[in-house]
Amino acid sequence: MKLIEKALKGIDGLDKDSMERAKKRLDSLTKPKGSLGVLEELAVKLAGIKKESMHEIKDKVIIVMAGDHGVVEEGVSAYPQEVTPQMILNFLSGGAAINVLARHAGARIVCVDVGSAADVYHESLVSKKVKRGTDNIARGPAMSREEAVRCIEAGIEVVWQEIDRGADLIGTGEMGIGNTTPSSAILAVYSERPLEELVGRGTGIGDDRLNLKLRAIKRALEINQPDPRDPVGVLAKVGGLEIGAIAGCILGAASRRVPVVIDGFISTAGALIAGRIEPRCIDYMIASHVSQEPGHGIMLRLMGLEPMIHMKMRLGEGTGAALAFNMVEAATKIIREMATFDDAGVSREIK
Ligand SMILES: O=C(O)c1ccc[n+]([C@@H]2O[C@H](COP(=O)([O-])O)[C@@H](O)[C@H]2O)c1
Ligand SMILES: Cc1cc2nc[nH]c2cc1C
Repeated sequence: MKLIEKALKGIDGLDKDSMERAKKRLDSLTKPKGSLGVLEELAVKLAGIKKESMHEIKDKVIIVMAGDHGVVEEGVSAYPQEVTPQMILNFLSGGAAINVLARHAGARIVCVDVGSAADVYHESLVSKKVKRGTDNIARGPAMSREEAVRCIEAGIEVVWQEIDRGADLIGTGEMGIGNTTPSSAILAVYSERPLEELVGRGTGIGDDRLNLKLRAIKRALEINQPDPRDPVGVLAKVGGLEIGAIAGCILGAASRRVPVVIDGFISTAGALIAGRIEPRCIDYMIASHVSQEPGHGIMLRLMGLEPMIHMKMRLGEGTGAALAFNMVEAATKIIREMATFDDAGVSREIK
């Protein structure tokens, strides 16, 4: 059986009994009912994912998927393409923002080359190269359907390997100069809103490049005619290699009942594809932050996800996910470590 089919077969709904038990336990703890807000919602969701109301997180991992984009030749980014391999090496030597925030969260990082245009060598780099960057979506499809499937399968393979090594909380991350362009194109396939509301300044482009970016996306949609009912086709036509791998990572995590914290705009484009392939995987997603990219909030709402953090960030790499790890872990500690009214001899609510 193909890896993708195997993953899809493994995705089941949340466990309602464990969620009920978690709710009961939270209501027995020394606090007014519901007073820890989203922390309590998280604890209940995690119980449903793990089929266990009091589980502990032991091994947090950020998976950074890297890929390049042929559409950069349209002038859509503020930075040159060589930044992608340069940043991969920066991740591997520990100097990028994600390294700092992952260390801060006590998480490890796995960096995967799914499609950088350049050859990158490092002993710690996971090489799953499907293609040396996508083709220019303003002129034709990003990749073939077969390549799109391979990206998704690369994501499944990597996340399953990490789960086998002990990972019990996954965060998505990415690096790819130009990747806000395919992310906006994917969003445009699924949103009725005008393109101007779905396209932002990415790495910080000015008005001239923003116009080139809008034109490139318009052309990409006209030429490729992506069909929203065919998410793998959408990925192949207007997507990205790392975006497909993120989708695979999410499907793979859901199939093993491991929660996956979604980072920013590009990660959420991957999540959108995953959620269209198998809607049940949305239950396994935790939205970390809302990016400054104007389309990000729209994307999250399309999946009914609410971000926890509003920090005006727009870096990607998994930085928002790493920050949110702290909150996810806090939720598991609340339910495990707080005293109950009975334990602490605290009087209950007046009936
Ligand atoms: O995650 C986000 O919300 C986000 C928003 C804007 C930019 N980025 C990062 O910036 C790069 C893409 O920006 P651009 O302008 O080259 O399309 C890519 O490496 C992303 O990781 C990330
Ligand atoms: C330096 C740099 C770091 C990044 N990290 C994610 N996207 C990025 C884009 C640039 C330009």
